[in-house]
Amino acid sequence: MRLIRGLHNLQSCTQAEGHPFPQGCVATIGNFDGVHRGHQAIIEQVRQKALALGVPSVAMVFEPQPQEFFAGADAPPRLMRFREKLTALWQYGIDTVVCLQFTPRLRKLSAKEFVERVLIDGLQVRHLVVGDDFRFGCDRGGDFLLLQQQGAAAGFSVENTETVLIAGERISSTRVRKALAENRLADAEELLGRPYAIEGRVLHGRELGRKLDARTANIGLGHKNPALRGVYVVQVGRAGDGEGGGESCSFGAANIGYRPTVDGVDPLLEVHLLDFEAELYGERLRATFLHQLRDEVRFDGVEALKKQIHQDFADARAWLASHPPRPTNRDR
Ligand SMILES: Cc1cc2nc3c(=O)[nH]c(=O)nc-3n(C[C@H](O)[C@H](O)[C@H](O)COP(=O)(O)O)c2cc1C
Ligand SMILES: Nc1ncnc2c1ncn2[C@@H]1O[C@H](COP(=O)(O)OP(=O)(O)O)[C@@H](O)[C@H]1O
Repeated sequence: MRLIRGLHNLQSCTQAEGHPFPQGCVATIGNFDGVHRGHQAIIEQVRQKALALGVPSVAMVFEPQPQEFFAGADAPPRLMRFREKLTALWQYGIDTVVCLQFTPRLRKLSAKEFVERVLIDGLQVRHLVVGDDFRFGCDRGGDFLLLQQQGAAAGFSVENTETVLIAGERISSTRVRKALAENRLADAEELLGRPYAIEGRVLHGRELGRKLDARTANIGLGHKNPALRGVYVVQVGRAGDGEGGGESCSFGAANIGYRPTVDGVDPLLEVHLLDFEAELYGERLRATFLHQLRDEVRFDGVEALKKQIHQDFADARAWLASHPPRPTNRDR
């Protein structure tokens, strides 16, 4: 499991310690936001081919995601931050993630230059798995046919990705975003192949939680528009412990949004763990969204907010009592 950041690191590897893929690699390129079941099928294609050729399986991703580069704040919400994506790609069978910074310079590479510099010199690719609608290079000038032509000349093959359908429709990150925005958690879970979860480090907040008798572990969302909003029952575990948190799992009530009552500015995920009291600052937690209790609202003052939050805790307990926890991946 390896991360290589930047083309220069592939190239400097070439001179200093030898190329990271001396026998070449099998690669795929994409955003992989969510690492949903469609992505998982592609990863499996890459993994199988890499096994057959005895070379590493590689996923090339970009940061920021090209949509974020072009649309800025108007880009659709991200389903996962880079670190979560990395872990998921590794978990599903990718050996090496190559992350290129999406800069104006990269954007200006022509399709032909992209193939030569990135795929051939950079990755030394032997087999490439991409969708037949894949476009790349300056002004999206390169397509599947060009890849096949340049591949034939340079000695790599190109394969179309599998299309995974649910209810007759292709699985996509957009579809997952829509399901989450509409609070259709079960649909999102079906598309993702696991329940939706957010991981992050517990940050210090304004310490209002203790005044409300509702301490909340604050997980920053990096100024990003969250994919879902509201008050939820969550399963909480230490990040990296497996789905839902494995052994260290417990349950809580969480708010994800902008905290209008206390004039919050940046979006936050705030998790109150039921039947728990200890410091969590600096820990990496994963909150898995189980059920929406209500929308986030602006209250007339802190007392009304406090009353509702304690009602939320009672509602979360009642929901949990009637929905016994399902086995986590680890138990399966
Ligand atoms: C279960 C739960 C529900 C919440 N619902 C709302 C809400 O509807 N509106 C709101 O403005 N803030 C809501 N909050 C966020 C509180 O405003 C926030 O937790 C409180 O201000 C503490 O902030 P601190 O972590 O900076 O101390 C909720 C928090 C929790 C844990
Ligand atoms: N049951 C609990 N749920 C969440 N956090 C808790 C709990 N008990 C103690 N904590 C600790 O309290 C902190 C939150 O306290 P809070 O007063 O809301 O301050 P802050 O504004 O810094 O988040 C958490 O980060 C964690 O370290």
